[in-house]
Amino acid sequence: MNGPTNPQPTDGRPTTGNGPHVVVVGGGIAGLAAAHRLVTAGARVTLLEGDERVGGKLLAGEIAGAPVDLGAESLLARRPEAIALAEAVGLGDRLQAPATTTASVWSRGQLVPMPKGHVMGVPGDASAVAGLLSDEALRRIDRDRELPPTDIGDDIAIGAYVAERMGHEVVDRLVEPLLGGVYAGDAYRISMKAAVPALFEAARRHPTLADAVRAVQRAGAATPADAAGAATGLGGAAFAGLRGGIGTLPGAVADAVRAAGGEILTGTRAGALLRGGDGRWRVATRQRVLDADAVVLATPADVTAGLLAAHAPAAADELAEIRYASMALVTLAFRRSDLTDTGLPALPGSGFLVPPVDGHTIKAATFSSQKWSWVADAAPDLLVLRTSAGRRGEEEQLRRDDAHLVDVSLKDLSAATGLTARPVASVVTRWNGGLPQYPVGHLARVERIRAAVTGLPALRLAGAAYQGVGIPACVASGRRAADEILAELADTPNEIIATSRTADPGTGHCP
Ligand SMILES: CC1=C(CCC(=O)O)c2cc3nc(cc4[nH]c(cc5[nH]c(cc1n2)c(C)c5CCC(=O)O)c(CCC(=O)O)c4C)C(CCC(=O)O)=C3C
Repeated sequence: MNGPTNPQPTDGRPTTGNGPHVVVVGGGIAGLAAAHRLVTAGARVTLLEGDERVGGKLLAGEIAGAPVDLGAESLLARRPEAIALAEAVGLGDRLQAPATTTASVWSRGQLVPMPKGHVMGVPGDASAVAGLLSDEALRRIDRDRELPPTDIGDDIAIGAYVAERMGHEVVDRLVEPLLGGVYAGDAYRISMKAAVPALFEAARRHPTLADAVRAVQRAGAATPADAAGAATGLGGAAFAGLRGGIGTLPGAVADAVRAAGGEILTGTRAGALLRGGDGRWRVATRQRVLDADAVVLATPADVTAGLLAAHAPAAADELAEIRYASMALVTLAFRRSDLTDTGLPALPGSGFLVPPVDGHTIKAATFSSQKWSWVADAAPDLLVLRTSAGRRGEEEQLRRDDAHLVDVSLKDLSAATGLTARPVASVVTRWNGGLPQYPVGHLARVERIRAAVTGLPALRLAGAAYQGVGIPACVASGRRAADEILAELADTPNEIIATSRTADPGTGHCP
């Protein structure tokens, strides 16, 4: 290193690095992942977060004095990106596989074991879902073999397609509840191409849906799908949590970014994105204007639309069309001694999903104390559970107050499991506009958005609105945005950038 060669950047703030200055807007896990990658590669980074805390939908909290996640509580370990980020920021030894991998579907009043042999709820043959569906529905699944191939075109609603091939019951009782967890959405509108891309591709090549499912299953078995999990001592688990909560990941990434010289400004909304006469970006906040060689917008689609309106109106219009669903999480703590008094409830596995056709309010329940040993270890005298409510288009329940959401959760939990004890504490966390919806045609829209911003220099988009709502997908989107910006800046014969990049020791001079 040549030392602090560029002590006075145009925005006048102190800096420790001398690379190009990149402003990341949005401190959810995608923006944080972008900032981490950029700062590690030698860029100077300023991350702006409008809220008073970073983390977005990852939030660690407490119930009855015990640590819990109040946002996302699990991440997919089959994909490497989130695991790698956790390890890079020193949390590798806190990764934990779920203590149980069985779950249930609360269907027709019974907790039925969640079938195993399916791809996002679509079975490879009827026997895989025998316990869950009616005999008539099982026979209907086999009609898939006799039907002529379906033309799925460029995209198709997963619910409509699966119902056509295998009947609506498999959609209503398995596909819908699974997608209801992932997207809080409606299977009859959700894009198969965006939500289950491997199945979409297989369905184009195979004559029947069951053939496509089995092809996806074979491909999964042939590749070391759980390599990321296996390599971290997670024992090949498909999902992972973090001791202390997935919600501790954003703070750890933020700390790592700061330790590497990056700046993280919370409570600082990016009000406007401007271009200076020199072609550089300027990001205006209420407090100051930041000059930037490059910008990552890791914000929700409506915020991104507002920031881009003057620069890429076509992108802004498309972004404004992306819809979000809201959900609420109700976390409940029960004293274990109260449970024995009222008769032990049946709480098999990690939790259950709820098919919307049965008309209940909750859409899932997670038995946190059973799913995560870190939760059980931190509060051995408590049973911690959580329920979720809210689906796109069915948000009236969410307008009710917290006490109502707690009451309906207790009522549904009691009906499903026999749990009748009163909780000693409850916490309601509302995620308004939390989950972007991927309707049919979503990926084509994303392509149009990307095409509309490619004309803009050194600007990239990241976050859940585009190509995956899960944590690994968000981390990947941030990392990809950062890598593309680093590559673009490296190629740009720009004075400012060329002189402020980490100096090559061979050049022997400081700008
Ligand atoms: C964003 C997201 C992904 C995508 C991840 C990514 O792509 O990165 C995903 C994937 C999946 N989720 C799955 C299963 C379940 N999801 C549940 C519950 C929930 N998921 C949610 C979100 C997501 N879910 C949410 C907001 C809930 C509500 C309750 C809560 O937040 O507390 C529950 C019930 C509770 C429990 O048993 O824990 C089950 C059984 C399986 C299938 C596993 C198999 O095939 O065996 C898969 C692939």
